[in-house]
Amino acid sequence: MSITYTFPSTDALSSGLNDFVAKRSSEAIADHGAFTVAVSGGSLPKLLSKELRQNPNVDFSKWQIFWADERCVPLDDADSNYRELKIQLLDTLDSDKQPKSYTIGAFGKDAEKAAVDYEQQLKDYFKELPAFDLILLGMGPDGHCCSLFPGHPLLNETSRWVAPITDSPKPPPERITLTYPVLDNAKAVAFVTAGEGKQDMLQQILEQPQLQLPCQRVNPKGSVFWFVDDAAAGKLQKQTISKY
Ligand SMILES: O=C(O)[C@H](O)[C@@H](O)[C@H](O)[C@H](O)COP(=O)(O)O
Repeated sequence: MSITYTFPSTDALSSGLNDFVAKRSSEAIADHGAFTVAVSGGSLPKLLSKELRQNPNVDFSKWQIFWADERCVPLDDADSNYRELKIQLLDTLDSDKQPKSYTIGAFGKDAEKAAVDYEQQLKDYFKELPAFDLILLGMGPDGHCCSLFPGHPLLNETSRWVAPITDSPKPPPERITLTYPVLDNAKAVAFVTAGEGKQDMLQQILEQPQLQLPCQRVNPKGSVFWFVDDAAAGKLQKQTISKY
């Protein structure tokens, strides 16, 4: 069961997401002293950070930031998801408020080594199958999430927590990605998508479950939320959407 919240603009979406993430963060920190979150790339870091970075009620120093996927490029490369979140969020926080953010290490373009290294970082922190407090995902125009693409063998990966991909249809081709065992063990997953260009795919994802697209195959133990703007929600039936 998923809940879809629509917002009149991307600014309103960022505001709603700020409120939602801040609440999940406070609850997690109160419960176990940390907020573990996995972040996607693309438009998500900017939509996530626009208001959140100024939220005085968020204790970022208790955040453990991992990646839903990352491109196998240097950390200062324009394609790096880490670099994007660093610009949008990390660099805007005071030095005493810095979260712990994990990176894919020094393996650059070696996707297999980067996947092994990153999975070890997850094991070192979680000790067992990760149960993220929140995983933040985008929705690709083909219905992909993380770097899990339609028809790709990685959709059937059930043992590795992190897998390499070297033929991503979305450039760059070399990436690492969380797999469904981790996504489905999350306490909550929130998809964030905006723009008229996503209308058709969002309608398919939310109202045509038989398609079994990658976004539809994310079935966490916890809840699935969709944060979308009205432009992306243009083809959804009224009963599909809720007001935040
Ligand atoms: O590293 C990546 O490329 C992302 O994690 C990817 O899964 C992204 O979330 C979708 O492609 C949606 O991207 P947009 O929101 O920019 O359309």
